[in-house]
Amino acid sequence: MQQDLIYDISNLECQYIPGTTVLRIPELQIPKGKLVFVLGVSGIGKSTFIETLGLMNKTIHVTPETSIKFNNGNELEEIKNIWSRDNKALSKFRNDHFSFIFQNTNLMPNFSAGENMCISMLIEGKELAEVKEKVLEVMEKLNLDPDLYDRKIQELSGGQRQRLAFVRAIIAGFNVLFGDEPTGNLDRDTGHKLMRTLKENLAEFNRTGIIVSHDIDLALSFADIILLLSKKGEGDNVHGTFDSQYYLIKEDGEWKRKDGKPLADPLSLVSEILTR
Ligand SMILES: Nc1ncnc2c1ncn2[C@@H]1O[C@H](COP(=O)(O)OP(=O)(O)OP(=O)(O)O)[C@@H](O)[C@H]1O
Repeated sequence: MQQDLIYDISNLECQYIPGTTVLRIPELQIPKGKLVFVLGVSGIGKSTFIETLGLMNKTIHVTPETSIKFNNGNELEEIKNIWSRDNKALSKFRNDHFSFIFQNTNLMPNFSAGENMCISMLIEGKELAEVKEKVLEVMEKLNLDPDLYDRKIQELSGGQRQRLAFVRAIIAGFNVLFGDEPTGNLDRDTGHKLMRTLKENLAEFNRTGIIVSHDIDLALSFADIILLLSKKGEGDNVHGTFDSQYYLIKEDGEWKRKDGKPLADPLSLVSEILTR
């Protein structure tokens, strides 16, 4: 049976400076409901990739040949058409479909943790008691003391802030959650707890997670799909690219390539790409 796609991408070419391509992806399909990790060396274009898919960064230009189709309900909709909407419509589209977690948590320092986590849901018209209950439930899963709910953000550690940013992202309604190094400030055990909580959430609502990370152990432990970005070109023409041989899928606990060939040693392959 054909899998539902959340993204169907062809001829993606991203540029910050016109004529200078930093990322080129000839073809890529991302199925719905999976946890996808994007790995690659520093500067290869991982953030550019998720910022393009999440309509986050207006300084990224895509070439006219680029096609990114997003599954909006039952229809695949061309993302470029959404970019051309006014800012209000664009924000609404983002809020309706996407959730984001960055290493820089974007929490408001003078507000309490609770206010930070609940505000967007309250603006959407949800009841405080209902939102607070959800927040406390996720906080417990991440070993966050419920007393932190009333604490000011500036009184919290980096790791506590990162977990709270995750709580805020996950309690929102979304189709795709994008994370840029979402476990960067956390110890291994807490990072794993966060990923387990995310996976449960994605499975419950058939949502998709797209996570940029340098953490191979985390990716091999939790991802359903790993996309390895690699380098192409010489001199001024160096850019990140994606080749379908570096599309890795975990099925029944075993890593395979996209064509179904088993991958005996995924760790070596990923490590090799990340040291090239
Ligand atoms: N605003 C910008 N203007 C011009 N070039 C940019 C801009 N932002 C990023 N780049 C360039 O685009 C390329 C890809 O950057 P990107 O941040 O996507 O890489 P990354 O893989 O996420 O890196 P890292 O792992 O270090 O965060 C890099 O060569 C970077 O220098």
